[in-house]
Amino acid sequence: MSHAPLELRAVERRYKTEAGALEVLRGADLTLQPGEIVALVAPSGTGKSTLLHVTGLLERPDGGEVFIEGAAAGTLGDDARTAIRRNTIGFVYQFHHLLPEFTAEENVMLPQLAAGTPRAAARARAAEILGQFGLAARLQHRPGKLSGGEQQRVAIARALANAPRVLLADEPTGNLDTATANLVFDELLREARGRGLACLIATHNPELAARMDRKVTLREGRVVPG
Ligand SMILES: Nc1ncnc2c1ncn2[C@@H]1O[C@H](COP(=O)(O)OP(=O)(O)OP(=O)(O)O)[C@@H](O)[C@H]1O
Repeated sequence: MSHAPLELRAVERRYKTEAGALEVLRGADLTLQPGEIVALVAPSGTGKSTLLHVTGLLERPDGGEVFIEGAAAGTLGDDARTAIRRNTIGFVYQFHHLLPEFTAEENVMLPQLAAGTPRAAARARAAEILGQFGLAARLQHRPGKLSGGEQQRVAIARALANAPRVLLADEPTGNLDTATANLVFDELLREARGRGLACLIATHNPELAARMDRKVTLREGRVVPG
């Protein structure tokens, strides 16, 4: 039996604050099927980033579990979570977070090198993915020499570099003007669908959300249909 690429079961996450514990996730359940693209649309401060960070194995849940392709992953130790994250999860942030001293090509090579891919293969794959985003002529440019849309395309290419099964994104086009955001989002959806990736994409933009397969929101720390 094949497993869902991503499943959250009864995930809890709380933060200590001066006013006491802040219960952000209170039993969040969510299952993404292969190729399913889900919009996470919820008011500011309700826990979208927290949910993405726990789902992306960046933070450990305080209760419940995150399963990646059927295997319990969220509550493993830091090194094990890092290894799973590197090989199975791609993450795109609102701001590109590219390394400024490296070229576009090198930025897409880096996660592959970290995962043990030989340099020549990593370079070839970086060029291939960047080409899919129309950046074949920009491989040797540093981020500072790229437009905002190009920077974000490189960031998406980097997220796809290790052929993840799950793509997580936090307002991936939120820093772009409307026209550029639409173009970049089209390419993101096209590449995600082409690869059959399960995606969870947080956005405040209802038009972008409407183009995904379904919408969820957060209510009192739980994931509910949006
Ligand atoms: N490390 C932390 N320590 C303490 N509180 C935190 C921490 N991270 C987040 N919070 C709090 O948890 C709540 C949820 O934050 P989170 O960033 O997940 O919300 P969000 O829905 O992503 O918001 P936004 O849309 O504004 O980015 C907020 O009240 C926030 O202040």
